[in-house]
Amino acid sequence: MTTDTIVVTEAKIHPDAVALLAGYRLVYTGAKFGQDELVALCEREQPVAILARYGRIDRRVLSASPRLKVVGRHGVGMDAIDQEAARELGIAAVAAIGSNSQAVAEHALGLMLACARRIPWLDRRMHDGHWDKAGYIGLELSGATLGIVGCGSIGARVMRFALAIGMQVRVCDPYIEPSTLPPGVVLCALEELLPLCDVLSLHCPLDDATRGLLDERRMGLLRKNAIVINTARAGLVDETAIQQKLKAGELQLGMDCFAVEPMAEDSPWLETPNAVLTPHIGGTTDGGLRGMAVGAAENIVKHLKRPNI
Ligand SMILES: NC(=O)c1ccc[n+]([C@@H]2O[C@H](COP(=O)([O-])OP(=O)(O)OC[C@H]3O[C@@H](n4cnc5c(N)ncnc54)[C@H](O)[C@@H]3O)[C@@H](O)[C@H]2O)c1
Ligand SMILES: O=C(O)[C@H](O)COP(=O)(O)O
Repeated sequence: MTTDTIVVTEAKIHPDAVALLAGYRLVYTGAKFGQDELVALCEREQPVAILARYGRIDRRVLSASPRLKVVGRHGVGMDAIDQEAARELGIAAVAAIGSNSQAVAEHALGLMLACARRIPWLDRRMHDGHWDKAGYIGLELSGATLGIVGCGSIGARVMRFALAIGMQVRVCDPYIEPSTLPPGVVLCALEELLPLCDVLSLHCPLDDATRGLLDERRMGLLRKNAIVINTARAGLVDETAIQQKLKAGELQLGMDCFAVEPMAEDSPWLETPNAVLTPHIGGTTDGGLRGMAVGAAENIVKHLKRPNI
């Protein structure tokens, strides 16, 4: 039995991942902690690995334990991990690729339908005693055009769902081969795509190239009343600009990721109409939670068992 420690930035993880990490001492941070607390914990516990769900794994955290070999991400997005610092320090930073893609793709489809038929708004009105049948017109997704930005594990699933319900699909992804797309799906550049979309769904990572990808000017290229779905990362979209467009009734939004998480008590989102909001739970299904935790645990074990070279 080794006494090597793994810091887990969560209160608990899926039992199948705990079983994979048997033999290591797991130290849990809980879901809420400060950056200084995380650094101090790593200095004290000297982990060989961090299983990272919440918080930022910045240069200070990465430097706090000279024994640290690997950061295994509980999930896919790597934007909260300083990958440049990890490279410099010789620490592997690994995503649990594909671990939650079914869950997120289903959530994106759910948000799309919720916006197209205004289901959350109608539900609130019904509970307040209103019957808003007169004048109601929903958007039928069959025949509507969906633009997908980032056609990887999640985006490709959303594409298949959309094709199954009869949507026209266009994809913007500079890294995929057009020949890998199904017949009828067109690959195009972002600014060519935006004016054609009834629905735009974002599925690319947040990095230096994609930060602010949907800024105010590009939002202006979208059709009036287009639906934007963002289950990827908040930083892809200018939150202030989209809040203004929502208030002006120019766009609709389904949003799962926010610049400030958890949302502040005085967040402008609380007052934003035409937006269906969920608290970053796109990947949080039974299968998604298991996939993320097991994927992270497997990546950690694989790296720790590698001989030093
Ligand atoms: N809401 C959630 O809970 C949740 C869960 C999982 C993932 N995510 C987010 O979704 C993102 C995508 O996840 P995935 O599993 O599909 O990842 P993936 O790596 O399989 O796919 C990402 C795709 O984006 C493409 N891409 C990269 N840069 C691009 C750019 N500039 N423009 C257009 N496309 C670009 C890549 O070529 C790739 O095909 C993650 O990076 C993460 O931030 C959110
Ligand atoms: O990047 C991801 O895979 C998701 O954002 C998952 O985030 P979570 O572990 O907080 O559910």
